[in-house]
Amino acid sequence: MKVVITSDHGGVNIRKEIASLLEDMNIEYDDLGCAGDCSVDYPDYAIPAAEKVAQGEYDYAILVCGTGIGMSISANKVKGVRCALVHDVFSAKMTRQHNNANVIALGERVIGPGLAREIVKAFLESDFEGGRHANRVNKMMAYEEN
Ligand SMILES: O=C(CO)[C@H](O)[C@H](O)[C@H](O)COP(=O)(O)O
Repeated sequence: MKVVITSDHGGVNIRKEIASLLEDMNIEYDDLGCAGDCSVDYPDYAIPAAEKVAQGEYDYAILVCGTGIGMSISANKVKGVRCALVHDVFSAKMTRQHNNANVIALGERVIGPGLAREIVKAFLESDFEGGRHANRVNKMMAYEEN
């Protein structure tokens, strides 16, 4: 499994926490920044990371900003990306199992580092269930083709 992580200035601390979690889990990852020493624009970070997932360079992207909202809206503009804004462990599992999400967004001004770690762990350890959920995901992806 290969993961890419990124954040704007509002998500640097949680991004660093996620990097440490991925190291603990022995998961290969790349960190696309930002440096965190100045104000940046979340689309400049969300879109390149989401494109790398859509192109198959990474299996998953984890995006962090102040609320996770700007990152998730930006990532969902990229064809092939299913990004979920997640702030609880149950939703993190469900968005893999039911939505086959390949990107999640978190908000550092919404949750703390401990919960962020649990959310990312749950997301990465859950699998898509297929079946009836595949029909629904396929309908979303077919719409995107039009
Ligand atoms: O996209 C967001 C809000 O929906 C993120 O929380 C950003 O990190 C936030 O807008 C950045 O705000 P700032 O006042 O420029 O730090």
